[in-house]
Amino acid sequence: MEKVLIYDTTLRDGTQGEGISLSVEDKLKIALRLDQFGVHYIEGGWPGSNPKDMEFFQKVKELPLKTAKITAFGSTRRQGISADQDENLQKLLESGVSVVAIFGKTWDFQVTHALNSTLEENLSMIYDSVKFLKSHGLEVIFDAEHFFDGYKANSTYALETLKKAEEGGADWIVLCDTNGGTLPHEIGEIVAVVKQKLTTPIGVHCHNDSECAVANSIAAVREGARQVQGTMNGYGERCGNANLISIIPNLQLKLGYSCVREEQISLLTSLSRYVHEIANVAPPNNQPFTGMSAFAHKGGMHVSAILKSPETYEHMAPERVGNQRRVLVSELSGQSNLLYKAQELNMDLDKSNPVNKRILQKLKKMEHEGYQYEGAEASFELLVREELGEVKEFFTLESFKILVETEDSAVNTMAIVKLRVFDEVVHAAAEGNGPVNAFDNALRKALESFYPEIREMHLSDYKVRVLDEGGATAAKVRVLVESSNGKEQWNTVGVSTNIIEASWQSLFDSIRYFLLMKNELKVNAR
Ligand SMILES: CC(=O)SCCNC(=O)CCNC(=O)[C@H](O)C(C)(C)COP(=O)(O)OP(=O)(O)OC[C@H]1O[C@@H](n2cnc3c(N)ncnc32)[C@H](O)[C@@H]1OP(=O)(O)O
Ligand SMILES: CC(=O)C(=O)O
Repeated sequence: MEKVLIYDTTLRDGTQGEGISLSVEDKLKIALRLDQFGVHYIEGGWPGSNPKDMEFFQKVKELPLKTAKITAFGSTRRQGISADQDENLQKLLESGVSVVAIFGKTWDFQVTHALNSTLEENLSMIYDSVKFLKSHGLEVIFDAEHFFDGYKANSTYALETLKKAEEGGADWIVLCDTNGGTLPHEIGEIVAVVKQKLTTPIGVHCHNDSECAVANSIAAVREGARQVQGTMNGYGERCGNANLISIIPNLQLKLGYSCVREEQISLLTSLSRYVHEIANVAPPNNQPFTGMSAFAHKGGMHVSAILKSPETYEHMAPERVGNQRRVLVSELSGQSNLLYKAQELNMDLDKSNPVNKRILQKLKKMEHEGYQYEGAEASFELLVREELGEVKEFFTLESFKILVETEDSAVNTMAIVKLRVFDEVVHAAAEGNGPVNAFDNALRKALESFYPEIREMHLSDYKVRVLDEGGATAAKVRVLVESSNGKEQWNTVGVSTNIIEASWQSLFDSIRYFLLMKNELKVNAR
């Protein structure tokens, strides 16, 4: 298996993405996980840019890293001065790393219009900077900024810049699609030419402005690049960098290159989600390979087929990247979705059961009214168990009243509920910091003496979605409630034109789901 080295720049180029900001502690945590995963290089930041990055380089020395080389980033020397006078290059030395990456201009237009320099001086800047860093015993990676655009504009000059880096002693020359506008066939053609001209190993660094960064990185590897730079989850400037979370399984599992140890690939999903968590980014469900929906099947036809053979609608087995197959239930479901779910829930349903049709009809009718069960699996389970006659009546709501009043500048809320439990009528009143909270508190108060276990559960999330926005304040709303008992979580749904009524439905489902599971069945996480 041919080796392709993985160079992660989440901690540098990733943080150039809008909304991504990592503390030193965050960076250290991510570096540790990247090392455990087996990436070869971790670009920690730009020491000449800010004190935080310099602090990272001091602290990272204390981490017990096993695989990765920590790399510091910077630019070629400023024009008109010698390399040893350049503050940025000095900071690279001060960072104490053994590998540095410096970027230099390779596009003539950038030299004249961004650097305001001459083509000759830029060549010297590249040569002098690489040579200077090499003379200090460092491994030097030359990031050829804007290389593909530069090559298209003036291939002779662009190649000359690479030659200067090679003459200076660069260990790697990394071709960058800085503006992210190049397409895969162009990348392939250009890398093939460069490969003929250089003896230095080549890498690639792509941005995602044309949504081609992953494809471009793969195209470069196929033409001989042996280092791929990218970021976790594709974070990065503008539209992001090449997403290593997609590149690694494509290269290793589909094209037979070796990027990380074989057994590490199944850690990909947990790594991706860990980095999202630290970066405080909600993981996109549709993220290839590692997203929640990457192997989620919704259409009835698809589910029918994957039950026969998963390859019918999966490009690979989800377990290979540490993800899992999911089946969703919705108005697009057929019997197969239902049977799959029933099996997951340990329910005794088979294809010949006439109740299946009734359940599906009810599901589709409810979804037509605005309910959505793919995010409310506890409500779905109740719907099925009700049709199977497995849900007993724990309590019924006779009436409720919500009072909201203002006193001075404070808004006070109280809920009064009347429930029937085992033929007893119970009244309870409770305050809350809003109508739903007060309602929830009153319900618990009324039920506690009958079902003391209810103290174990609490509301952990509450979401409202307006279904027909044209209806303005009279619109139908869908309420999704997430509940937890500290160990498990479950989700329920309610729909009404009245937000309190929709909230009641989802609270009602939440409580009776908990009681049902607690009393009759084992609690399952949903
Ligand atoms: C493609 C990339 O992603 S490269 C990485 C980009 N990342 C960043 O810029 C984040 C970190 N940057 C910083 O903290 C700051 O920009 C610093 C500290 C590096 C520099 O700050 P300043 O000295 O105030 O300069 P400023 O950012 O305004 O401008 C950059 C200067 O570098 C010069 N420059 C740009 N590229 C290069 C290069 N490859 N080699 C040498 N000089 C360069 C520019 O011409 C400009 O010089 P000028 O002011 O004489 O026109
Ligand atoms: C070096 C770099 O980050 C780029 O060219 O995009």
